[in-house]
Amino acid sequence: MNAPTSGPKTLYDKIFDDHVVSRQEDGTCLLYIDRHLVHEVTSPQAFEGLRMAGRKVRAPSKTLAVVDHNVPTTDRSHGIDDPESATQVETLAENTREFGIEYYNERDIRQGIVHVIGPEQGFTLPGTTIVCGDSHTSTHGAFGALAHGIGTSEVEHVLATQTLIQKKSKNMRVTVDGTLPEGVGAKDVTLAIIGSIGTAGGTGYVIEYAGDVMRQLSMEGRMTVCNMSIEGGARAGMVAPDEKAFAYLKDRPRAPKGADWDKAVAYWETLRSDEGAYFDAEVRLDGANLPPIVSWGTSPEDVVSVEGLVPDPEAIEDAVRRDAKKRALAYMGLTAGTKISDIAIDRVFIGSCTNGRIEDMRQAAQIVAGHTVNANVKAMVVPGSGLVKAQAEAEGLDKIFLAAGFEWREPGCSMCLAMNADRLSPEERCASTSNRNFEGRQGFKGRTHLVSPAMAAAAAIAGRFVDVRTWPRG
Ligand SMILES: CC(C)[C@H](C(=O)O)[C@@H](O)C(=O)O
Ligand code: SF4
Repeated sequence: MNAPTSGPKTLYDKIFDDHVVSRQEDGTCLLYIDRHLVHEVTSPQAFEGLRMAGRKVRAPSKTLAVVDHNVPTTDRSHGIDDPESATQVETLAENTREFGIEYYNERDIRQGIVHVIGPEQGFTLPGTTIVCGDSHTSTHGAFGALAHGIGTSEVEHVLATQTLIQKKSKNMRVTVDGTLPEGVGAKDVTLAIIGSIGTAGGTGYVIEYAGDVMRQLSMEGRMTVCNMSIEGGARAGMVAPDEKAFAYLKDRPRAPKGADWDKAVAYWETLRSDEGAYFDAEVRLDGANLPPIVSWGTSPEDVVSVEGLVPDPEAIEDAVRRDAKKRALAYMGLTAGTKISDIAIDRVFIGSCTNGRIEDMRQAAQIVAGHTVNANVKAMVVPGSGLVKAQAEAEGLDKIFLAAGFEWREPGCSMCLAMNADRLSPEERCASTSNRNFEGRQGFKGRTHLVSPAMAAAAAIAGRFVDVRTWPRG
């Protein structure tokens, strides 16, 4: 299974095999890493390790650092008030200075969530291996890169050697056929996939997303889908790069230029699964019949149509599973049989590396325009990067949000996880465009419902979940 593949190859086989430096009998490989993204949470011990061993960073130009998890999303032009955040941020600043790595600090317009800035800068390229000490590194697979999260000791290994020890995963293809209905988007696709395969469904696999829907999706949409591959248990997710990927990357600061660009595109065009390539597992989904999706529980697989009801755990045969889902309902403060559209919400969060890009801002603004945030709801929009923020402001989207009563914040991970000042209070219920709804994820005892940007925007106005396919009628 781990020998270099002969005969037709999948996209994953091609990129993996192209990066093998050495291979052992048992299939363990040393993989060359083309791109390493670094943030403040998983890097301090790695840099400390290098320092203790007296080692340098092997390829500083292939490493890019940014601060995102801890930064406050309120004005920080005069520094960071919270001492803990300030220390985290200062540590990354010092480490990158000492080791000669490019770093986007909290005052840099290029700063943002690590998975938003990589593609934005053209640091993320097709056919590359990309790692980061962060599980949602799978996002970059939207460009036909082999991208996945690594642990802190691996961060140190990559910093020191630009290689990673890896065994090959199996190949899974998820094909999404048809054309999505108006109002249904990439977030609904990914939630539906996880709902169908389960959070362990992708364990041991790298997923290639294919089919008409994936072709039709914008790069932002493909990133949303690849981002959540990890929530389906997969090692990585990827989409074969096409004209859309090339157009997105052209003229980005770190993308190849001139003759190098032409050479790169010629190579990138070969990055697709060969006819007859073998997939260990195949999943198909009909995009044409997909409704807007809302999560009801504490796992991203706990999903249902906006037209549906909170499910009844008593109907589950397996006792362990039944108990887990009962606990989820209790945590969420929900009763089986409640209509999803009858669930009232307190907070709305539009942002994160899943849905903090310009297209997400546009989709939300389109719903919000001319409406007012419900009196019972506190809503915020947090652009995924300084450049997304600037673009949105150039288009007047900030004005739409502010006029409706949304807060318009500085870029960062924000309320996606409770590592900064943005968090839910106990029992507050949030419609969130992020990717995880685990217990306490957005704050102690906070209740998260995962939805698309359009659904989150509509929920902010209505104060409950509404079907965006019929908006503003709901
Ligand atoms: C803090 C970081 C290690 C973590 C991750 O790896 O995903 C975070 O980004 C998350 O989304 O939970
Ligand atoms: S936005 Fe959320 S999921 Fe993405 S990197 Fe930040 S904390 Fe992790």
